[in-house]
Amino acid sequence: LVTLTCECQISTFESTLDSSDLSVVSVTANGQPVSLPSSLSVLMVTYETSPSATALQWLTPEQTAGKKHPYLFSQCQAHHCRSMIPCQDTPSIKHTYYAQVSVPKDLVTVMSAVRDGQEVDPQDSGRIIYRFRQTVPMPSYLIAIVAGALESREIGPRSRVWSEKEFVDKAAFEFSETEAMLKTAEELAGPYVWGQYDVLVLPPSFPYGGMENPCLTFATPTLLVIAHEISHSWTGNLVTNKTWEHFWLNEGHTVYLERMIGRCLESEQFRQFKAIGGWKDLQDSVNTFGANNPLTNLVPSLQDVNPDDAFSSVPYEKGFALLYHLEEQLGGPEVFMGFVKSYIQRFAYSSVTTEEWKNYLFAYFKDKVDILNKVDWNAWMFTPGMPPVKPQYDTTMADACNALSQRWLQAKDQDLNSFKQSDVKTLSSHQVIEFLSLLLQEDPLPLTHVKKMQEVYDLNAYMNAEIRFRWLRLCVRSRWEEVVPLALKMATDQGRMKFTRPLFREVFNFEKFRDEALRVFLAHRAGMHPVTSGLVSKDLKVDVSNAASQ
Ligand SMILES: CC/C=C\C/C=C\C[C@@H](O)/C=C/C=C/C=C\[C@@H](O)CCCC(=O)O
Ligand SMILES: [Zn+2]
Repeated sequence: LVTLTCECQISTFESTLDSSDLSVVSVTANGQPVSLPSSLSVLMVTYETSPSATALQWLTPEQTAGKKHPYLFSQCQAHHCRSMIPCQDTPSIKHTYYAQVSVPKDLVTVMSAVRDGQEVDPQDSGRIIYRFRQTVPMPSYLIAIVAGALESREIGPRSRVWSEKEFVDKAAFEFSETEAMLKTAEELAGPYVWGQYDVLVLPPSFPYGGMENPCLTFATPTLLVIAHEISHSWTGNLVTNKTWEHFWLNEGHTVYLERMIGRCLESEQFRQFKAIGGWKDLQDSVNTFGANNPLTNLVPSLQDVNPDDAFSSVPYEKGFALLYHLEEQLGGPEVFMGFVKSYIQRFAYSSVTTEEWKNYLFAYFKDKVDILNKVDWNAWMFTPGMPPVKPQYDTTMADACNALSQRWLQAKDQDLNSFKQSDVKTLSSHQVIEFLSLLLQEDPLPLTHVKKMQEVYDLNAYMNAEIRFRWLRLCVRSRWEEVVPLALKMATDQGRMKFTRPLFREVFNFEKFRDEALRVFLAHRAGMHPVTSGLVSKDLKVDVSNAASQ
């Protein structure tokens, strides 16, 4: 049992509190029972969450690495906070918060706030109360909590890494560049205002690669770098999309800033290379939704649309592509990063719309309005499909990937002996990912080719999640039957939707194994994150209304 007491201001502009699945026990104002609306200064809502709360995943000890203690984590973006706390669950409202959490004493709890002490629970010596204080106003979707058998290690002057003890030393090593990235981001975007920057490495069922919860980035073991989550400390967490239709403001600017960090810490060619990969991720999302699907608009209408159903690479990569296009038109990276830094300073601590962003862009570049008026804004923002302009990215780091993928795509069976292990020896992990992404954009390779690729490159042995994910998709598309169990294993051993959903879809689309995909999903559904199980149900056309009977 986790008891959370959370205090946050209520904006009088919206006099209702959102809730989902909450069992409200009582509501009092200034200590007296109340019927809303009333002139109140302190509203206390005593409630319980439901086992089906979509913001929360409760793990049994068996689902954790340590196997001894239960585990709880939250994921509130976009609108799941209301299933954890009665709140004004909209990114247009920002508030500070103070929380006290009581947990059994063999568990540790951390939140998206600065830790403010702990003490034995005066009402139960077997429990500990942890206190948290978030003094920077933020939207409800960034309220986050984790409770488990957690340990931490210091990884920088303002950073610790948290996880179960089985992962904590490895995580400390993997996130050792955190302070260097924070300093680089501050040079680019301005001061880091949140105080602490900790990283939590969660169990593999967490549905996203990372989540930018302030003071405590959530990350899965499959996440390679946290430059994206660090960048959200400015774009998304400090300057926030006013509604989810403007999600691209959060994600497009964050990808832009993330890749600027890559330019500083690696090279401009590395930034260009990541942009090339991002364009393919965008193409993948457009292919999955359909090129005429209005959810591939940069600014879609979400009327009667669940944001979880609308989520894709579009706000990330079409958003980045627009900002990169503007960078090219307006004077290059230093000039445009100057605008981004100014935009952050202008709208810090507030929530913005695309129109407000565009008005500021025109004001900032008042001497280049003739250039801005030549941009096809309607095509970029309110038209489905791929962007109207494809930037000419530098292909220096991509050329080797292109050349090798073309050799495989053009090879006849009699050419297969020309491939050697040395083909990939000089490729970085990033380049192997790009090589496989290129192949996934084409028609499936013949089965003879993927079997030869395994023989010479041994890609089954790669445990890098981004590589393994793409390799398994390639094999299933080429109808390699013996790979299907490996694909379903990766789809269920971890729960990052970026991997789990496409892997289940690939097997589901392999007609001979459709029933196997359904059987494996139904066998694992109860232990999956509620959002993941809901979306995979839709992908596999499982009728959730009769879930109990299946
Ligand atoms: C146009 C889309 C409109 C609204 C979508 C807003 C929220 C969608 C909701 O599903 C929450 C998404 C949370 C994402 C969290 C972290 C991502 O950056 C992870 C990206 C994918 C990955 O790396 O796993
Ligand atoms: Zn993001």
